[in-house]
Amino acid sequence: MGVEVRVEGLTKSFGAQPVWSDVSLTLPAGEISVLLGPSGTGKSVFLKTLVGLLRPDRGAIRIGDHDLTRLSERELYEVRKLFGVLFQDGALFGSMNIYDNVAFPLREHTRKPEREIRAIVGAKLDMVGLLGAERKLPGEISGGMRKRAGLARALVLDPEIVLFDEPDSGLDPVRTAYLNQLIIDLNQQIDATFLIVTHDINTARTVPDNIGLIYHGHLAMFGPREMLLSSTEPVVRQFLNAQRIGPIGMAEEKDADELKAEAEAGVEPPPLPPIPVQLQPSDGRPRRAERPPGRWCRDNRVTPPPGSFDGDLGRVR
Ligand SMILES: Nc1ncnc2c1ncn2[C@@H]1O[C@H](COP(=O)(O)OP(=O)(O)OP(=O)(O)O)[C@@H](O)[C@H]1O
Repeated sequence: MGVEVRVEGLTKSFGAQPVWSDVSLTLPAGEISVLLGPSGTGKSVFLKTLVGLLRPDRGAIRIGDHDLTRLSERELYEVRKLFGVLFQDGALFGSMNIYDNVAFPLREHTRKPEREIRAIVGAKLDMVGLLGAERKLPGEISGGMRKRAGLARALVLDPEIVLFDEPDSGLDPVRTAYLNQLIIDLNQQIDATFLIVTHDINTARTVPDNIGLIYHGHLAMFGPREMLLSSTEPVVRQFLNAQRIGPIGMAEEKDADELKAEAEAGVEPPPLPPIPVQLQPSDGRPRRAERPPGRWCRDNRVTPPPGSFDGDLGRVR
């Protein structure tokens, strides 16, 4: 069962260059959250800060009784075992075959006998659909398979929290759909707390329980998927609907003249598209964190865009 991660007032800069400041959010235990934001807004820096690879300037990261920002290197080493991280390119060792790559954390962090390691590696490779590829080198398999191998490796220590850094980067839409289904199925099976950094709007709209958006050095919004997908807040609306109309420009923020010109031309953002049904586990058994479609909107008296939750939009089988 996953653990809750509470981020409070987190601030990070590199020298004089601020990345983001005063970020506060809670990743609910066992739920899937997605973090979005324009390129260069510091999403990867956020993941690295969460796992203790980068130290924040200020703020707290609370897991149970620990504040990760206050731990010594030795204590951090222990707490890091709570995390499994899928890095962008899978971060596999090129000279090791898939089996040894996946076994690596077990050999490094545990004293398990090789027989037990074999059973665990086999189970994780099975989970990600890579049984049979054990003897291949990373260079001999496709990008999608490398991601799945990286995912198997992220899972071998049975993490309570799994961080995914752009799991869909470089994958075609079909592979992305399969990977998204795998993420949902894994969350159902291992019940860990997931945080996914992605640029893929379809992933953000259909996979998570919660969505966060970093923009212009701060967290613009974080909350349940239905809250953000029904939001008319200009930055959230523009980003989640991949539109040009709104405050976000090509480089970053549009300047006042550009926004004035848009307003004077009477350019209105198009209506919000329907909220799709959330992707379901492929065996039909619900995830623990799953909520019925439309629940958040009903509880909060928000009228979702017309056509929301109709049909089977979120399902990939
Ligand atoms: N170790 C570092 N030292 C100095 N600057 C860094 C370091 N790591 C990241 N940065 C800077 O921090 C900013 C945020 O980078 P980051 O990679 O987190 O953005 P991102 O939102 O993940 O971008 P993308 O969506 O393009 O992957 C960038 O300006 C980057 O150059």
